[in-house]
Amino acid sequence: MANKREDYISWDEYFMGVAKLSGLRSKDPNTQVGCCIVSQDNKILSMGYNGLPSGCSDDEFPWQREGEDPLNTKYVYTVHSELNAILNYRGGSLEGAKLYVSLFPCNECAKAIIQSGIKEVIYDSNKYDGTTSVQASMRMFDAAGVRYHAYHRTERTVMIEL
Ligand SMILES: O=c1ccn([C@H]2C[C@H](O)[C@@H](COP(=O)(O)O)O2)c(=O)[nH]1
Ligand SMILES: [Zn+2]
Repeated sequence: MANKREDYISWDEYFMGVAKLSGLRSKDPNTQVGCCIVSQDNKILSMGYNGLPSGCSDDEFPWQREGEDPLNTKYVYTVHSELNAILNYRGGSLEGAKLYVSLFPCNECAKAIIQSGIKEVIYDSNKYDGTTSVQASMRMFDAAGVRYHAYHRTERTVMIEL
């Protein structure tokens, strides 16, 4: 009898891969963020990526990062991937769930993550580490008992990099 295949991907590689795949739907020219929310028994509950609210056309709203007038930048309009994943969830409670995300959550997403009952965050990039937003996220996560850690890349992970 043949033995089982050994080079299957880990749960973390699987869920971070799903999160990153979701991020490929993002229209943001600079930063594509993808998110996947998973139950404690490893069932995918929801996914999301950073984008405009329904009804707001990707071709009629700004994608610029800079502008004299904030209304001419993307920041005031984009729904963050974590909030989209939380809002996309049509089930009951997200209590005790874990959230995989390609970029460390901003302070606004940290609030939504905490209030939804999510208890663990696994993130890939933390390119804004040290900013006020990320410091605030970490302070709130620590106070609220939400655990967070970086996704552990391996040489194989790079091979399946999306
Ligand atoms: O927690 C977060 C923080 C940011 N995002 C999204 C929002 C924007 O579309 C980009 C950030 O753009 P930059 O050009 O890197 O400033 O990422 C998110 O989804 N979740
Ligand atoms: Zn955010």
